[in-house]
Amino acid sequence: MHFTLHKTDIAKQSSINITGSKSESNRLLLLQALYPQFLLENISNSDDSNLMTNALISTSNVIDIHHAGTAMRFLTAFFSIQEGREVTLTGSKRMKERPIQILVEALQELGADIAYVENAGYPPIKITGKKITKNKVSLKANVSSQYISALLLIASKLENGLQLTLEGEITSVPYIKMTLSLLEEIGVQTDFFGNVITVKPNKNVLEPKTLVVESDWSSASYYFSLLAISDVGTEITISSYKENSLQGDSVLVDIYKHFGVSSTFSNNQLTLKKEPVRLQPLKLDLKNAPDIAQTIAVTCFALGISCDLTGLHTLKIKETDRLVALKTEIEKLGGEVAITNESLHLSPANTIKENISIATYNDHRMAMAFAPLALKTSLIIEDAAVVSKSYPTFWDDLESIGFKITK
Ligand SMILES: O=C(O)C1=C[C@@H](OP(=O)(O)O)[C@@H](O)[C@H](O)C1
Ligand SMILES: C=C(OP(=O)(O)O)C(=O)O
Repeated sequence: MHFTLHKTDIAKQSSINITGSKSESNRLLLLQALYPQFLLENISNSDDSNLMTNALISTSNVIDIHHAGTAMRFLTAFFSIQEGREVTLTGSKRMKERPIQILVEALQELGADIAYVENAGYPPIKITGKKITKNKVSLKANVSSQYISALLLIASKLENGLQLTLEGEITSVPYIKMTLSLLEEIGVQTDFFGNVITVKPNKNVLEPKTLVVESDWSSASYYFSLLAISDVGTEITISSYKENSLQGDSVLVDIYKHFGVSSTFSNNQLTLKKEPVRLQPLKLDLKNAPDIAQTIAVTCFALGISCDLTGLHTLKIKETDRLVALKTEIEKLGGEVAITNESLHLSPANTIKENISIATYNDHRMAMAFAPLALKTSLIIEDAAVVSKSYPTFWDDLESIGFKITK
């Protein structure tokens, strides 16, 4: 369904409660399946986390994880060690184009039994669960950190733990650190030194614990963008957020200072406020925070400033080729964008075309990143329901702060 967002202002002061991080949730759901003594709070209500929850309790031998990248990668590792179980993991048309070979080869080297069902290197894959006793493997670290997190999540259940050697430049490092922090939090011993990560096998009973998921920082990015575009003095409070987050996208606090957005933490609430600012062009390497690239590019476009974003080499294999999608949609609105395989240059724009229909390419972040433009012009967001991949209540939340949406 296409939604029309009418040009609007947002409330001067408002508050929103955002659901738990999908990245933390999908890790903790898998860890809970391995260690049922842990209780989880503020789990994400995203499609991707619901798919993860259902896959972990499914008794079927074919599991479809639709568009959920982390679920696909993490479950590949999980089912590799479910002895005696045979599962085919499949997904959406796009999931069948998202590479998984680096993870499959690492697991096979450790002794796992995995076969490709259609195209070599891509889902669907058929996994026959086995006991894994080997504990040393190397893998390329510059394509997706999800392969590394997948291996780390099962590592403490392997007979001899795991020693991973990461080859090449390491991408999306904060996501690897998030995995290690969550393992430490439940009592698993880990070490990350240079390009080697070690996880000790768990020989003890881990203490039962309730783990509270922090809210999703990638979802918060759309409010940073709204505030950057809004009038000086506009304030929004979002919860529940911590100053010391496990999520790399919390770098938004520093990045959005550039646009005059200040951040104040108090009692797990984060208040964003638009301050006066002299706008400058932006240059940024986003290899540690790829999911906020779309948000930032659209903020810059709305503000009429140029940006040079680099470190975007993973964007081509996400829900869609996000570099091409950004260029196509910003150019429909009258902007000028140049892309390479790993970078995006946006020229300063002085007008934004009205009533343009933005295609979303099955990518939740395309829909959400372009929504803040409604502070500048009316626009249409195609297939607006895509947001449910990570943030199902996104449109309701925008309406609650003053958005006028024809559904
Ligand atoms: O581990 C995770 O939870 C994620 C890692 C990142 O992927 P890459 O490592 O493939 O960049 C990120 O883009 C994705 O949304 C979530
Ligand atoms: C890339 C993303 O998710 P995934 O890789 O888990 O599909 C995302 O949420 O932006």
